[in-house]
Amino acid sequence: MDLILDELGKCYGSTWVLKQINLTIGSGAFFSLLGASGSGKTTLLKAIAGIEMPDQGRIVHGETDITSHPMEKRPFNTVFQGYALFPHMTVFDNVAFGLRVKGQRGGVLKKSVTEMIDRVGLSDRIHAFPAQLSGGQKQRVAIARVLVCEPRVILLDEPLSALDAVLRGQMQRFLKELHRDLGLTFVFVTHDQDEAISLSDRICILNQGRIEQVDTPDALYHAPRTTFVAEFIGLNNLFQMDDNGDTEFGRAATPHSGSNVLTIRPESVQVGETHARLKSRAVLTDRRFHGDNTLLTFRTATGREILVRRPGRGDTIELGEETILGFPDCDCTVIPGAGPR
Ligand SMILES: Nc1ncnc2c1ncn2[C@@H]1O[C@H](COP(=O)(O)OP(=O)(O)OP(=O)(O)O)[C@@H](O)[C@H]1O
Repeated sequence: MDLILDELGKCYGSTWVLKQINLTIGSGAFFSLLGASGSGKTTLLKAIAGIEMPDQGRIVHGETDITSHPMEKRPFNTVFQGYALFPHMTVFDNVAFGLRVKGQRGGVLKKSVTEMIDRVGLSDRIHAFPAQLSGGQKQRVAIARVLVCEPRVILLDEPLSALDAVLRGQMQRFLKELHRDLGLTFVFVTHDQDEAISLSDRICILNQGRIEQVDTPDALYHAPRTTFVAEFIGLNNLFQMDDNGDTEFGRAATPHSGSNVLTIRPESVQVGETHARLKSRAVLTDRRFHGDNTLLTFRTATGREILVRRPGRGDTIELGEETILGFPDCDCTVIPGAGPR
């Protein structure tokens, strides 16, 4: 059952924080809402959950319009940013809470709860209290507590933001496995683009309450449709083109007319020898070593910065040295109608 958001809008006071949101979240997808702080991700998740009512538009699940359904009538469950565990209850009781509210008792309850605790790998901590658990373990309890209620859709609001990098990586793998095993729809809010790219089937990029693009991670990276997306996902170089397809580095091969923007990723820029027709002389001004790659910053005579990523330690070029940079046509992407920057 797909989840469809149709012309959804939300306003606080006189400010529309969600504008004309049209989205289809496919059944069983790992779908992420990605955007900067304040872009409306949490508000959108709350609208889906039924915690906030939209001021415009409809939410449809399968064939059912659920726009006016209260939270408890929606087949969704939310994992919030903090863990929101009950501190005076054990792992077992925290996970059992939702089922007890629904009236489940006895052996059936015990079986569901112990199975779910086992699934999240916490069987040996079943009698522990939240204060006796690590951050990652608490997050697993929070997820188990939601999953045990068998929602059709699980809503996750920055569930990993409190965890350190190592634990975060482990929990990302855990979430991905869980998603694969359960076949549920995951709607995942994050402001971390690496996390969204590596976990999601599809990503919706929000910017000031509007959708910029909804696509696969690959398409967002290789075929951004707006300059915002081109700059938001990964590092990029953007060059203005005029009506004739001319850039400051030569004429681009583009079938588009009008004022466009040409983009090329740092890893696609050629250094030194090049047969590209778009090229420029530039001086190396900065070098950042990242272990498996090196990010080089060049500056052209007109003062434009160009980012270049090279594998390993990068080229032997010295800071202050001049070279030639090439921008091969086949690696350039045109964003039509982007207008002057
Ligand atoms: N209850 C509220 N009353 C008034 N304005 C609100 C309320 N909740 C959110 N906002 C505003 O709505 C906008 C979107 O907020 P939201 O929390 O959805 O953004 P976000 O993308 O989730 O941000 P973050 O990543 O910082 O959590 C912000 O400008 C915020 O200040």
